[in-house]
Amino acid sequence: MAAGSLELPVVDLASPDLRSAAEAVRKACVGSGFFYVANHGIQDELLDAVFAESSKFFDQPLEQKMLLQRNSAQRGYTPPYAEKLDATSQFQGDLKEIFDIGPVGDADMPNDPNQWPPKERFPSWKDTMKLYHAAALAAGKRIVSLIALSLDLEADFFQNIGAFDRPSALVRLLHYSGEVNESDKGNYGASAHSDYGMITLLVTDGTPGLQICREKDNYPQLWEDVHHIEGTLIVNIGDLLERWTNCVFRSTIHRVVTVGKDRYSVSILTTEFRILLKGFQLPSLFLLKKSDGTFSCEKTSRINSEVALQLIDFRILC
Ligand SMILES: O=C(O)CCC(=O)C(=O)O
Ligand SMILES: [Fe+2]
Repeated sequence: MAAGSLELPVVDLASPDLRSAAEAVRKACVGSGFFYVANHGIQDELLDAVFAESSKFFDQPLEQKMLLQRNSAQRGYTPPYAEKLDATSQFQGDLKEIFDIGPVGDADMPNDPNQWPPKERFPSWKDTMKLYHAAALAAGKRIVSLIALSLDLEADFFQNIGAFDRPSALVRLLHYSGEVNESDKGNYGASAHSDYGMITLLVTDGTPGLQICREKDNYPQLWEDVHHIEGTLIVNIGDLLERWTNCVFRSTIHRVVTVGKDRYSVSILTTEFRILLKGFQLPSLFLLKKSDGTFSCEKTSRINSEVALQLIDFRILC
């Protein structure tokens, strides 16, 4: 159970040496599945504004927040205890409260499923979130290019196969209360889980709490603190990319422990950096290692027993 100390690589997005940066990404993705990104291009002022708007929203009484309760399109407010990321947790649910925001169009869309706090009291809320959504997505695309390079693919590989065509990445504002009831002793801000998308980009207010477990099948599990590094994003691999790479890249379980202090963070889950196969919520491509050592991409629709065998080989090879 004890938290160890972890050193994760810092990948510099402004590095002129993209090959070395990609190599660092590969090592991190094969190792812990987590790394930091510096020079990500998201302005400090924008991040400050996002955190200010976030705490202003969460500071409201519960009844006010519940007016924007998460809808069927998964946009809006989720109160404490409503989500339980670790189904085996003995508690009613996680302590965090959440606000989810999907892509925001340029014009005020008539069918925008997003929910917004009232303009009179939150005049700049929507514009701030809109700007952040775009900035985080732009950073995400650059990181995905590095990930492509790290797999010996062309930098624009994911773009060319259409992975960015409908990127409905979800910005998630999170608040972990500093006050924990006696009955919640041992409960988590966010219980153990892996993320389901391609990659997740995370910014925190610097308050500790995030931990990862690199070997989830080892008992007792070792949980290690992910330290805050000012000015960086924390990036982690999600289940989708783990599956695309046939488990070579790792979608590592993580959790947030309570530290007796309010904690705010913002994540963006790149859920739609994927190609959907006719309505199936399944990733539709896999990366295969060919006999000459290079990678190729296979659509699942073309997967037959021969390809499936190659997938198994790939897992063994790497
Ligand atoms: O708040 C954090 O540090 C982690 C959030 C997280 O794991 C998530 O949004 O999936
Ligand atoms: Fe997560």
